[in-house]
Amino acid sequence: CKADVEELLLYRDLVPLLEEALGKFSTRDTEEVIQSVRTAVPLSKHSGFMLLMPTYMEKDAVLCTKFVCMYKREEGSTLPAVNATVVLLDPERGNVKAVMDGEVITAMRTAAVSAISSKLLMDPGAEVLTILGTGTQALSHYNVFTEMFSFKEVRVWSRSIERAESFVRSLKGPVTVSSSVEEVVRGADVIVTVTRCTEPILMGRWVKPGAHVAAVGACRPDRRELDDTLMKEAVVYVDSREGAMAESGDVILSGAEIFAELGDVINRVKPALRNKTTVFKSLGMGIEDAVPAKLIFDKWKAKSSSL
Ligand SMILES: NC(=O)C1=CN([C@@H]2O[C@H](COP(=O)(O)OP(=O)(O)OC[C@H]3O[C@@H](n4cnc5c(N)ncnc54)[C@H](O)[C@@H]3O)[C@@H](O)[C@H]2O)C=CC1
Ligand SMILES: O=C([O-])C1=[NH+]CCC1
Repeated sequence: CKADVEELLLYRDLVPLLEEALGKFSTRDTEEVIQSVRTAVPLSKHSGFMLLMPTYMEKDAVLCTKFVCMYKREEGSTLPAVNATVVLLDPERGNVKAVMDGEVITAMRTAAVSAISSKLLMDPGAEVLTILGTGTQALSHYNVFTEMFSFKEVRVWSRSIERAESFVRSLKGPVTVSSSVEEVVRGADVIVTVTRCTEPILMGRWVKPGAHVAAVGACRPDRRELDDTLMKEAVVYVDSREGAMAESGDVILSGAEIFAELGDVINRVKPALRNKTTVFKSLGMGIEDAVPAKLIFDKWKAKSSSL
């Protein structure tokens, strides 16, 4: 259940394992990772869609799939935008070993991957972090970024200043809020976009040269968070080239060139151009769920056998 996942999944364990897995994925060695572009099932009647994300890691003996549904929520709805379930199987026999709540896994692994992109691509002297959005992903990104890095200033944007203020009250440290995107992104060294918007909200002309943008929302081919100027002027990194070409509106509709996968940087086959403006376009991948699922299962088993 959600509480077990929250207890067992820690960023300090998850981040190094995800970094290793992203590197394995980018080798395209099928003995390391088999993970095709996920299946998307549109649920037009309900303004939503379901994604199926199977993954097999032969050498790590991990067989896993996630089902995740994304729904458009009415303003003020308390229902989560993301409903996810992770199923871990025994690769020897194909039987189900565990069914896990996927909400916390999705929130934490997505934020952890954005933090890895920032570790690799931001200016090492980065001082100002801006988060656009105040939902589930905004919180997990705030948590891992403040755990891993020492920003001097954190800024948060929401369309509604009341929502931004209420979000900030739930956080530990000092945070500046605004309902102007331009105001919060001007001068920021790292910008995280975690919204459900469908049109660009982040304009390249506001972004400081050399900044790093972790773009997490807009995960369908017709959705955008970033404008063409930013997509074309920045060096674009992705989690998966095939995934980005199939699913990212920011990549497809801008015609921007993909420079590398994060795994290519981890494997040192492509450089981390920290002095340039960089965008990491995140879409989410099955391995990012398979890794925490195995970690949680192994910890849960160890805990149960010690009782
Ligand atoms: N890249 C990845 O691996 C993943 C990406 N996502 C995406 O991240 C985004 C955020 O997900 P959650 O935090 O779970 O959602 P959420 O519903 O908890 O938060 C969404 C935020 O976007 C804001 N928002 C909604 N419509 C907007 C609009 N038209 N313009 C500007 N802001 C708007 C909301 O006020 C809220 O602050 C979604 O687009 C989701 O699809 C989610 C999970 C994984
Ligand atoms: O990877 C993921 O779980 C998701 N990506 C977009 C919505 C959910």
